[in-house]
Amino acid sequence: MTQRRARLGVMGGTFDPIHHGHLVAASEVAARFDLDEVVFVPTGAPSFKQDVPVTPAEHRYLMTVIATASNPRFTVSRVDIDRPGLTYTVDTLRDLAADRPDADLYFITGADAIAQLLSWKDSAELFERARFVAVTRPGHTLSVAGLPADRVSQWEIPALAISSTDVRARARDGKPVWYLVPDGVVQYIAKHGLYRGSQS
Ligand SMILES: Nc1ncnc2c1ncn2[C@@H]1O[C@H](COP(=O)(O)OP(=O)(O)OP(=O)(O)O)[C@@H](O)[C@H]1O
Ligand SMILES: O=C(O)c1ccc[n+]([C@@H]2O[C@H](COP(=O)([O-])O)[C@@H](O)[C@H]2O)c1
Repeated sequence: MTQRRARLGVMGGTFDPIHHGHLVAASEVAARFDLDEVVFVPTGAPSFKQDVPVTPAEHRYLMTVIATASNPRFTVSRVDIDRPGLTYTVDTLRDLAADRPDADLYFITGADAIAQLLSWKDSAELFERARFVAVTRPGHTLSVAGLPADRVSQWEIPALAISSTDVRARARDGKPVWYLVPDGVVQYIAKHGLYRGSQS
């Protein structure tokens, strides 16, 4: 009997901060595609956010660890935050493939990101290295025109109209962020005074 190859979900994001929209997306895709594990990969220096302030990577990494700790199938990788220079997904997938040659990779991303996939660095290599799963995101229409149909899937998830931008704005304005992000992340934000002076 041939053994089924491991299936590794890859959830890349700035996670500034991680919120329940990210966690629901990962959980739903894991169930639909029978993934053995989902690795969350906080970006180091996002190439497309060079003109906006991003919280230091260690804070974003630790919040991601706290948010995923209770799920035995969720893990967190430092590959993007430990690699010098700008973060590109092709490097993420190369590093993860070297670490996990036994696994097929499923990159999980939102409807807003999928529309831009062809403009990502080395996009042809991206489709060789991973399948892409585009999850619906409130307010964004899925546009998969021009993408390889055998490597890109869509999956509808329960709409959670949460964004990191909104969480940062609420924290800055002294509004509650309970239940938008995991409890431990609420406490981490308060303990470290994150987003107080943010421009969101
Ligand atoms: N509520 C949500 N539902 C589904 N997918 C989401 C949701 N929020 C974010 N995503 C997806 O998760 C991935 C990582 O998102 P990211 O860390 O940039 O969070 P964000 O909420 O989009 O942040 P920001 O508001 O700062 O741009 C992206 O592909 C994004 O589309
Ligand atoms: O590789 C690229 O060129 C590229 C361009 C834009 C976004 N990405 C990746 O898409 C993921 C989601 O990005 P974001 O901005 O929604 O947090 C994250 O893992 C980024 O590294 C990657």
